[in-house]
Amino acid sequence: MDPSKETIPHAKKKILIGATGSVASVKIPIIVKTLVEKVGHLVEIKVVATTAALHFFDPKDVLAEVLTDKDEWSAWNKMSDPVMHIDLRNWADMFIICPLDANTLAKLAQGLCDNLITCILRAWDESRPVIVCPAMNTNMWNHKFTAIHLATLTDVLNYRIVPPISKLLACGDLGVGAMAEYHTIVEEIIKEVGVAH
Ligand SMILES: CC(C)(CO)[C@@H](O)C(=O)NCCC(=O)N/C=C\S
Repeated sequence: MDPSKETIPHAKKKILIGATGSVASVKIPIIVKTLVEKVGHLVEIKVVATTAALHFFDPKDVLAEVLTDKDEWSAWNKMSDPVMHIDLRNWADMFIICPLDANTLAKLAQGLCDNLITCILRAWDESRPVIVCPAMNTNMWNHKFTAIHLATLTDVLNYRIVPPISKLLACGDLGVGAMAEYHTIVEEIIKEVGVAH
C-alpha cells in the first residue's frame, strides 16, 4: 500500500460549549442534538454550565457530557487531583458560550474568574477560537456597559460575537436580546472547526 495514499483519519475536533444564566440556555439540548446529527462523527462535544444555567435545562436531556461548578470542586481534593478548568482549557479546540448572559459578559470583560466557565477562559490559549452568543433582556442589551464589555471581548480578547436578534423575550418584551437561532449557532460551530457536512 502506497503510504502517501493512506487516509489518516483526522483527529476529532473538540468542541466546548458553555451555558450561562440566560433563559436562552433552554436551547442547549437542541444545539447539541443538531450538532451531533450533522457532524457527530467528526467532533467530540463537552458542555460546561454555570449553576444558574442549570435552572434552564436538565443535563439528562443533553447528548454530551455536562460539567458544572460542582464537578470542578468535587474533582479536586488533594494536590495530585486534576484541575478541571485547566484540563478543559487544554482539551478544547474551540469554545462557544451560547448563551452569554450579561453577568458572564461583565466578568469576562474584567477578567473575573469565579466559576468553571470564567476560569477556563481566564486560562485560555489565545490561538484557539472563542465565540460568544449574548442573550439578555433588551433593557440589559441597551445598557451602556454592554457595548463597552463587548468591545473588550472583541478588541482585547479577540472573541467573535454572534449577535442577539429581535424576538419575543422570556418576559414578554419584544426586542433585541434573544440569542441567535440555534441552527445559526450550529452552523457557526461547524464553520469554525472546519468540518465538512
Ligand atoms: C428564550 C428564547 C430562546 C425563546 O425564543 C429567547 O426569548 C431568548 O433567547 N431570550 C433571551 C433573552 C431573554 O428572554 N431574557 C430574559 C428576560 S426578558
